[in-house]
Amino acid sequence: MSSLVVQAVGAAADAVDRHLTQLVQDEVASRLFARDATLWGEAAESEASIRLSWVGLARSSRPLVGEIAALRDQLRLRGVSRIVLCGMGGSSLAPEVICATAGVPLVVLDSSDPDMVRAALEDDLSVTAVVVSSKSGSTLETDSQRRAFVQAFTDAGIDPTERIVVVTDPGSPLDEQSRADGYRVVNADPHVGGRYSALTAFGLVPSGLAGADVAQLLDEAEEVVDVLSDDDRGNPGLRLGAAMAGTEPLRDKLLFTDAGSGIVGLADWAEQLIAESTGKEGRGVLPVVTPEGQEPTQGITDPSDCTVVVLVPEDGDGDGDGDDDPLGSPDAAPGAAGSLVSVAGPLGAQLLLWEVATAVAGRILGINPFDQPDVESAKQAARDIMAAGSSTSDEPDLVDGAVEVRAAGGDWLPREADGLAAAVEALLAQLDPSTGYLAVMVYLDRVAHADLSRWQSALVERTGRPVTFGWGPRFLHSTGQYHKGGPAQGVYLQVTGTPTEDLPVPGKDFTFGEFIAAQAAGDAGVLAEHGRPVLRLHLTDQAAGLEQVSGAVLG
Ligand SMILES: O=P(O)(O)OC[C@H]1O[C@](O)(CO)[C@@H](O)[C@@H]1O
Repeated sequence: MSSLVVQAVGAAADAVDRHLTQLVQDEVASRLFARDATLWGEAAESEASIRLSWVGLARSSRPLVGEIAALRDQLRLRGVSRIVLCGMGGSSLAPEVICATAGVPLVVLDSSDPDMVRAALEDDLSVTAVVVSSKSGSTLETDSQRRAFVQAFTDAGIDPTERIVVVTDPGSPLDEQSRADGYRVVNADPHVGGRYSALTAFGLVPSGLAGADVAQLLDEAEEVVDVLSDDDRGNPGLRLGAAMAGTEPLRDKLLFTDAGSGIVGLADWAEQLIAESTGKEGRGVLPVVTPEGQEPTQGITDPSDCTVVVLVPEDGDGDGDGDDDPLGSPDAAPGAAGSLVSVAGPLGAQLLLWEVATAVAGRILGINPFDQPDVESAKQAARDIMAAGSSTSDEPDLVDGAVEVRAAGGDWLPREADGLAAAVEALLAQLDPSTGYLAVMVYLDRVAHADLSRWQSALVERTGRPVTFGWGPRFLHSTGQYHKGGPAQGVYLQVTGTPTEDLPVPGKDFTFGEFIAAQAAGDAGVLAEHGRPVLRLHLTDQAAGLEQVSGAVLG
């Protein structure tokens, strides 16, 4: 019996019934594992033909296990006990969940916020090793973080080539430069896209160096290859993909909640996989990560566009007797949303399961799950802003205390709006009551300001609609694609701040503060070009401004 259990109820169960026969008849599962690039139509074929090696990683990644163990021993002999990972999106989200679940410490630096970068640099460098991960080898955040660490090690009298390990695709600019400079480089499988790379060197190297058992992870994945590649109605990957994308009418918000799965942060990893894979051409499903302790539909007035995704323990209620209902209750109802799917299984198995389900969802939605066409537009806008040398030169629509208020994406801010509270109110009034969602996008130090995520539930209560909470620039590599490429349903609340103390990017003519400001302005610009309402709140004094914004948000 498979360690994976996927159960659907209500509209999600109807979706499974509706699509399973066809998926089995079309031999989608076996063709996927045979790397058939024609599964997503002609337009997707060329990209898919170079992106399907993830189906075989449970076996092909085995040689990495020994290599990682040897490297770990070497670093330990040099006194290393702290691992920092520099990388964005697919290059950091999997190690984050793997290490958190294994209970081993890993510092994930996926930000260009100067305060957050400085905090990572200032901790004990004498015991630190850094993994710099970038598939393309050209992601500006990762390159800037790498430069900062090279400089910091050098300043501390530590040879950076002894402490920095690079993970990248063969032949990337980072690969070539790092080898030339004498760094240790581990190449990843180039035929796997970033968000499908959990079981490549991107997921395994930082996790293994931090102390997670990566061999077990591969074992768990390998154990479910047979069931996931089987053209059978019981295939959990087909069932989950159908539940995610096959509801009619499409319930395009997936409200993730964890009911004691024991896997820490899986939804944050799945969020990128699903949002970046499906949110394009005006279609897609939006993952919404429910804050801990909150019911997923609580506060949502009309959840008829939502499916609840419950991550449950392998054993249902976790009491170890092996015979529980995985939905957590013997007579599990579909929940307030009328559509629910529950998922159980060990982490390694679930990584592969969600990848299969997302690929299946892509086929059902009729999109290419392997590209991210709208991410580049925000990157380009940020580059243009930096080249022009300024990011927030546009005049604010109004200033309220320590908060500059700018409205973009239409003429929705009334002229009589005289303060922050009125501007927030005006933005929220743009939400469609039955299909809309609010995205909160905070470009601040996500460790120091972790408590701001409480805004999410307050805003659900206030608006009656699903709310996503993303830290910039991290979310740009995740839900960022969906916000720009998915259905035009979102309204956006962006928060930026003047850094307490800026930090130069070594060897570049810009600072981290200028960089993150350009990223925020670039993303807002692209959203506005798509006609989406964006309220930009810039804190000229972070502490005072945050107090004001909290007041306006919490009402
Ligand atoms: O590993 P890279 O090439 O630095 O990219 C990081 C992330 O940026 C994206 O390419 C685009 O956001 C993601 O798909 C990817 O995971």
